[in-house]
Formats: sequence, structure tokens, C-alpha cells
Amino acid sequence: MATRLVHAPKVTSDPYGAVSPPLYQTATFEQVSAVECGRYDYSRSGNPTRTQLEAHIAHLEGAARSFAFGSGMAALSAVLRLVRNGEHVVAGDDIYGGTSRLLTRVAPDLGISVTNVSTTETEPLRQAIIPGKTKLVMLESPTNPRMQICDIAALTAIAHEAGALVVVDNSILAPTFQQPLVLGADIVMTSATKFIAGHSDVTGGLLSVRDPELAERVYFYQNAEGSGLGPFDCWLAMRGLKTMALRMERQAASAALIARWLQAHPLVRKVNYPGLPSHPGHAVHAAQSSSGGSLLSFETGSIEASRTVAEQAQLFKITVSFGSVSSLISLPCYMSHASIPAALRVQRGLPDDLVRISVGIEDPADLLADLDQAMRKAMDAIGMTAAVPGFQLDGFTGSQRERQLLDRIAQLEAQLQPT
Ligand SMILES: Cc1ncc(COP(=O)(O)O)c(C=O)c1O
Ligand SMILES: N[C@@H](CCSC[C@H](N)C(=O)O)C(=O)O
Repeated sequence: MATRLVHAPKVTSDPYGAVSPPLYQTATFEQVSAVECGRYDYSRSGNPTRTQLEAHIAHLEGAARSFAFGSGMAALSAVLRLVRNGEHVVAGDDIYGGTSRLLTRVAPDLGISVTNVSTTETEPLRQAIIPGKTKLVMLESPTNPRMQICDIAALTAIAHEAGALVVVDNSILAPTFQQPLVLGADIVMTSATKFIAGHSDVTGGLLSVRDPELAERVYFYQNAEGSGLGPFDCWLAMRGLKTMALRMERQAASAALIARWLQAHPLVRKVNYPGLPSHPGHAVHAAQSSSGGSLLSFETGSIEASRTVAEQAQLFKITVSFGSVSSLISLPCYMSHASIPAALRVQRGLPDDLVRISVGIEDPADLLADLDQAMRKAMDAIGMTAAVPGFQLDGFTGSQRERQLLDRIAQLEAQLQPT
């Protein structure tokens, strides 16, 4: 995958052999005659820079074709177009707030009914399927924001038995760490806003489709509704792909350390990170993906404590989104998932004190030192006292610094979980 991310299949010709794909920043293309269209006529219908990005993504996902949209939500809206008035969709009950809004506020206006079920097991999906009526199953794994895991292959088999298509939102792992089409899904959606762009400077969404005929239907909506990604954003996304494995591996390694530390921290009640062996979906996750990723969430049991952690952190910026080179922190119920009504959040078990962090490429010791000082302030705010080893590692460099970092995590683990 690291090699395929750097070496794209060549689908557009360039007379000068440019190493970086040319940017066709044009809306329209001159035609050879008044009665014949060339390969491109208008950038809404197709643009060589978009073609190059789409071909590269198809190559990574093992898709018949991929499509780049103006955002992840535009991509998911195109998927919803595949469902007709009177038909039914089943989706997870821990999903991104924007997807929940699409399904609760847009789908009903199109005459589409939706059932949300837990996707951590197979039975709820089986029960929710309405024979002959359920046409689409929408999955996230891991889910945003509680990082729940679903068995993509098992749920896909159930959906297919009922004649429904399966779309997997793979924004949290991207093709670098998980390829849902290989697991049997029909469509995979990745918000390019996150790891693919990687620098918080693009909004984009990608759909990769296994079956050529289904891909033709998706293309129809991309063109008819004008939701394709503009050339410059396609170019930025392609640049992002080249460093994606490096960034994601570094981010995931740091996230794994932070998750271990949080799990042992006295302020933390629960850590949601599928890379931890204690995560209930760890085994399924390990079987269908190659990393725990770099997004995680945790509960403190106190909104005040969670808010203090977020507001006192200096390197972790309070920001929606994830997958950037810089570390981000958020309170999903007040930010990315605020569009889900409070009562529905309660019904779905989404707690207000949940803190979500997206780990960037900074030095992990600096990230841990930052979280450590923010957590100390949060403990003060709620009158909690506990001894926690600090992360001031200024005198250490290189492998000594790594050793110190691991020792201090192990020290906290030993202190809180005596054997
Ligand atoms: C899991 C997930 N899916 C889809 C989206 C939508 O992507 P975009 O913001 O690019 O529209 C987001 C974030 O916005 C997300 O977190
Ligand atoms: N105001 C936006 C919120 C975007 S959340 C972005 C991202 N998916 C995340 O989970 O942080 C909206 O209402 O869509």
C-alpha cells in the first residue's frame, strides 16, 4: 500500500513527463468540431486532474471506478440517490453527526425510511431488514465518535442475502489501513477532508465502487447534480496521497501510546481505541484492518473535566475534523455531533463528557506532556488528587527519549493496575 500510494497508474498523457500530475484548472474544453465531443467537454462532467485522482483511488481500493466529490457528505448524498422513494435504509447507531442528519432530515423528504441499529453484532441488522424493501446498509468501522467496530464481511453477507447494497464509511482508516471492498462491501466512502488531504486544507469525499454498472449510476448523479470535486482540490488530494502512509503510521504509533496512557489515567473512565487489546472489537478489527488508527475518544465522567482537558491543551487544537498532521481535540456532543438532537444522543448512548482526539505527527512525548498538563488542570477543576508521572523529557534525545516515554507510561500502568 505504501508503494501504491506513491505510484499512481498513469491515465492522462503529459507531453513533458511531469512528475507531479498537471493541474487542469479549467471549466471547459475546446472541441474538435461542432458535432463531436472529445474526451472532456466540461469539468462538471469530467476533468483530467479529477480522472487522475479517481484512477489512483480505484487502484488503492480495488474498485471498478472511484469518484471524487466536493465533500464526504456530497459523496454520501450520491449514495442515498441509489435508494428510491418507498425503500428502506439500515444504518449504524453510532455514526458521524452529518450522516445522521442526512438520514433523519433528508432521507424522509425523499420518501426513504431509515432504521438505526447497533452494528457491533450481526443480529440487530438481520432483525431490521425489511425483505424486498431494504436496499442499502450504511456502516462505519470504526464508528465516529465511539470507535465501535463492526464485522464488515459478516454484516455485508447478511445485507447481500437480502439484496441490499453495502456502503462502508472508511474515513477513519482510509485505504491505508482498511479496504472494505476487499471485505465484500459494494461501495466505500472516504472523506478526503481527513487523512487523504491530511493538512486540513481541502474538503472532499471519495466513492469507490466495485461493480461497473453501479459505478455508472454513481457517475450519473455526480454529473447530473454537479457534486464533483474541483481540479485544484483533486490535485491537493493527490499530493496528500503520496505521504499518507508515512503520516498515518506515525500518527497511529503515537495514538497507540496515548491510548495506553489514557487507559491507566485516574481521570479517565473509558478509552475507545480499537488498537487496545481491551477494546471489545479488537479481534474483529485486527482481522479486517492493519492498524488501530489515530482517532480515539475517552470519557471522564465529568463534562467540566472533559471541557477543561480540551480547553487547556495547547498542541491539541479545539477543532472538528480529524486526520490532520496537527493534533486536534473536540467534545463531539458540542461539536461534530451537535446536529443530533440531545434526546437522540442520549438514546444512542453518546455521552456529553466524551472527548475525541485526533493524533497528529508531532513528537509523541510533546503530545503526552501536553495532555498530561491539561489532565492535571482538569483534575484540579473537579478536586481530584492522584499521583501521575510527568512527561518532561527535555534532557533526553533519540532512543533515550523513547525509552523514557515508554517507562513513564508503564509506570502509570503499574501504579493503577497493580498485578
Ligand atoms: C465518519 C465521517 N463520515 C463522513 C464525514 C463527512 O465528510 P466531509 O466533512 O468531508 O463532508 C465525516 C466528517 O465530516 C466523518 O467524520
Ligand atoms: N458544522 C459541521 C461539523 C463538521 S464535523 C467534521 C468531522 N466529520 C468530525 O467528525 O469532526 C456540520 O454540521 O456538518
